[in-house]
Amino acid sequence: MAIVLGPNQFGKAEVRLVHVDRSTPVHRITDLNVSTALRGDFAAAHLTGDNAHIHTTDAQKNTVYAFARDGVGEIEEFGLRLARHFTGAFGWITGSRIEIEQYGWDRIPVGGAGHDHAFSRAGAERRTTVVTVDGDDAYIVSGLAGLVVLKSTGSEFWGYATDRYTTLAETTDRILATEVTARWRLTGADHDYGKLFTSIRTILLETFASVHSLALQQTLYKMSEEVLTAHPEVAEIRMSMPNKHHFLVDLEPYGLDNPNTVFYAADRPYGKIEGTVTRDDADPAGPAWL
Ligand SMILES: O=c1[nH]c(=O)c2[nH]c(=O)[nH]c2[nH]1
Repeated sequence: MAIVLGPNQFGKAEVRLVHVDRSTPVHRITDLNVSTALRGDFAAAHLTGDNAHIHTTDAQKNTVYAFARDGVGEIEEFGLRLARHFTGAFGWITGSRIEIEQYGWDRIPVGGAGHDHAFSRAGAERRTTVVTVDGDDAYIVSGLAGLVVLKSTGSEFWGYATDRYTTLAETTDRILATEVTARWRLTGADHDYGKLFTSIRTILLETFASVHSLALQQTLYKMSEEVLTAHPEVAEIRMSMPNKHHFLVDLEPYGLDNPNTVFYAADRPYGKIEGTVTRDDADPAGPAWL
């Protein structure tokens, strides 16, 4: 029997970077959370503590800040710059993975117009990307997280399998609420990333709103299908949509009816609905999801 070192990587997690573009009096903020990871021959460090191949996580963090000096651009482009740099930095580094979350900031409205240099955080939603470079090949999975949506009607849930533990009442009119995490794998690495993000986000929202839902699973599939139909450059989309349950409160003890208006918004447990929708002729994913 032999004990062997398996896949390994190391990097700096959650480098918080804010770039202020001051090139005009109307400043622009880019607020990022960047995580790096290097792949390659790091066996000696693991097996004997020989650090000669270690490109320190501290230097990786410094590189993230240095590369932001002249602007960041779209997060996918920033990720590609970093990943390609790290992969070529030393001969034994064969690949790297850059994960970026971007937080949105809105201009504070003052006197009816957005302020030049005062902002309010746009909420919990993040734009995301994971850029993986493996030798000369680049793989990009972009997405969004923390997009909380709710519809107050247009959702039913009935016809499910039952057993002795099933107590859930069937409904033809319920609240449907979820927090969307969507990740889409792109074919190639040369896209108008900002435009693509805006378009996919709009499709996800419009489809959530307009589909008459018979199950969150059906809504998830339809949202994914619409993205794939509109965007040939998207090979595959993975969605996670927790069912944020809204339970009708029993008001009878207080002598009141409840005509589908008063709900208890439970935070846990929640239904965890996840799915992948893909083209059957999509390019192989390679290490895109690793
Ligand atoms: O849309 C739903 N899908 C389910 O799988 C499920 N399960 C459940 O209890 N409620 C719901 N709602």
